[in-house]
Amino acid sequence: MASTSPNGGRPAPAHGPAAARRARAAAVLGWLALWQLAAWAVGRPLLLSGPVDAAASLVSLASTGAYWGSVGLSALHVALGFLGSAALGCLMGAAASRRPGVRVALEPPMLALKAVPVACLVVILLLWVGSAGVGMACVAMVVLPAYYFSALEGLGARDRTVERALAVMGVGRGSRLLACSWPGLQPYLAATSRVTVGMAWKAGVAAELIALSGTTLGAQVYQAKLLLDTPALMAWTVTVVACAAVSERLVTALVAASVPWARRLAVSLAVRRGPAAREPGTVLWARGLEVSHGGVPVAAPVTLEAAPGDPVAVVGPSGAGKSSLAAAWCGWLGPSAGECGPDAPLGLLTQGTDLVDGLTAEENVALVCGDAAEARSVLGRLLPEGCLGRPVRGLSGGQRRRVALARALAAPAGPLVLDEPFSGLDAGARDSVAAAVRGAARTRAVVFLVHGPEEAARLGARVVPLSPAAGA
Ligand SMILES: Nc1ncnc2c1ncn2[C@@H]1O[C@H](COP(=O)(O)OP(=O)(O)OP(=O)(O)O)[C@@H](O)[C@H]1O
Repeated sequence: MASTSPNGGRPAPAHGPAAARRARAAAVLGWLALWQLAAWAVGRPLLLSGPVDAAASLVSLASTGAYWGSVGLSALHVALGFLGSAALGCLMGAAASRRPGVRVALEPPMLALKAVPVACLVVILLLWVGSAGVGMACVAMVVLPAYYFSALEGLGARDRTVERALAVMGVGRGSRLLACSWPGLQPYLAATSRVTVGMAWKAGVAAELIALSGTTLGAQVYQAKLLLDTPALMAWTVTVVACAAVSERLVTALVAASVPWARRLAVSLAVRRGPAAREPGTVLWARGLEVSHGGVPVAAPVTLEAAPGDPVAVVGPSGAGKSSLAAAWCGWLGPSAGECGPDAPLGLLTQGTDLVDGLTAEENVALVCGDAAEARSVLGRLLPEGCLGRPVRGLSGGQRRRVALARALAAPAGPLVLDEPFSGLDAGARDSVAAAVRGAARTRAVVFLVHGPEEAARLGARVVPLSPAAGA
């Protein structure tokens, strides 16, 4: 008889979120049981009160307004110190990653802050800001270097491929930051937050305790110690741990949620700003242009001029140096001889598909062209309607490539540099791509980089062969 269970009668997997929750709850119960056994074994509640006594004390404390007042005041100190300092640390890390001088100047104080003991920090801060502000100031000092180093490392290690393609196409720094830098930084900030939130609570409450500031959690812990009220001491400690756990969840959820939000904001900003006016008649040119890797020229010098209505195809076999020439037009690879231009934004298709993964096809194009209707119209000529609203990470390689081509065609820049526009496409897609780029080449300067003359002919472009470098 056929099984009616959703998984066809197979036993439910022993892992998964529900099983993980059960395992976590069992671990907590196990440790609580161990704590209670230890308390019974010690037999002196003054030295070690068990979880049952601590829970009873916690229930009685939590029924008072003073308890919630202390929790609220300490939470305010930690939140203000943490958020202000985390934001400042990120900004300082960003400045240091852009300017080596800033990095050198900031290194000594950041290393000192990282290593200074909390007790010494509290005593110094007590002198500077008084007992009321010491918790917040101490949290800020502990959090600052963590986010500074996290931002510095994250920004240094991120993949810049998409960002630099967007920069070539004229996308502003703010939109690039929101669409690319922030998502690239997110894993670093998430890991830092997981460690730092707990540290912030520890440092903040320790500072309040030493400074005896107001009716804060730290001051309450001190009071319980004075009264030798061990169950209350445990109850306040449990409160701090719970606050740290809840805050950590909140902060990591915020950091994760900020990524899609930042990407969408980048698109909204681009659309609100609207499309930039296209410079008519700009030509793409190269005069004796030679590019080299490690001092070795990749091809013979190239001289060409592509004007609107007169597209040029640079033709050469694999490894001839076509992508290196494209990199020179983009400004990523300085010429070893000659020059090229214009020094202005370009519509660019590289060999990779440098798309913003978390955005849909339509949003990727709108981010560059600043016009949602234009984005839909250009994409509609190259892709089925159903692909337009899908995140590009869910599209096939050929579909992604056509999104990248649509983005180049929709870019407000006049000239177009298209590296292997037919790569990875089937016959039908090739026809629609050829039609779209031939249409664009009527009014814009276009350089195609292709393998063979038949591709050049299909695009209606004049052929400029790429010769090997002298002595190669
Ligand atoms: N970053 C780099 N460092 C060193 N050498 C490089 C680098 N990039 C490319 N090259 C070398 O430069 C030469 C030209 O490479 P390029 O990618 O420009 O050729 P291509 O004509 O675009 O090739 P394909 O058609 O296969 O994409 C190759 O010999 C390659 O090994």
